[in-house]
Amino acid sequence: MLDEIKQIEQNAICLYTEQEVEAALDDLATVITSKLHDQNPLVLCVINGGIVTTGKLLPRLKFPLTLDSIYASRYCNSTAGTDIQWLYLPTTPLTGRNVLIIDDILDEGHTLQAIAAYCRQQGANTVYSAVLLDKNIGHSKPIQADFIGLEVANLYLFGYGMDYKAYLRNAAGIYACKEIL
Ligand SMILES: O=P(O)(O)OC[C@H]1O[C@H](OP(=O)(O)OP(=O)(O)O)[C@H](O)[C@@H]1O
Ligand SMILES: Nc1nc2[nH]cnc2c(=O)[nH]1
Repeated sequence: MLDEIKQIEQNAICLYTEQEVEAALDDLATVITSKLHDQNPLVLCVINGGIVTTGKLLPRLKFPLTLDSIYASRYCNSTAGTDIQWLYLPTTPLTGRNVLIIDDILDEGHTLQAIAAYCRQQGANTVYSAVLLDKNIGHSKPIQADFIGLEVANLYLFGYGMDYKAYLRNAAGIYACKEIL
């Protein structure tokens, strides 16, 4: 397995360097702050992929907020999406809260759509979403994110929280797999 991971990493194409992603996170935080600074939001980190984006955004958001997580996985450490598995639900009551969902990537949009629907069903007052990346998939999505860091091409990506077969979430940059083994 580790040989395969090494090969993927060696052949990958860097789409955004660490420096470029950090600059995009600065901009994303500025836009989120201007919109939500007086909303006392409940931030929902979409684990696993959203952990890095959430962890890097939080210290940039210098206003009152609380944090919880939600684990809805559609890819389950593989490179193709199927049905959503609900693996962890927030323990914080969502009733009346202004929720900000944070995830790494909006791809087909099914995960974000399902999480936003869940939040509304739980009585959230408003539901916002922020993604580090919005993938250009060439057709419409069931949901748009309110806050977007960077646009990316329609390729399978890893880094900044995104995995290749559960590995490479720790890669410091946004990389596209040249081939999927
Ligand atoms: O827009 P979609 O096509 O629904 O895909 C986006 C979702 O896919 C990834 O999660 P994944 O299911 O791989 O789980 P993970 O967070 O554990 O990596 C990513 O973190 C998003 O949550
Ligand atoms: N790791 C990873 N997860 C995804 N989930 C949806 N699209 C992607 C992607 O390109 N890479």
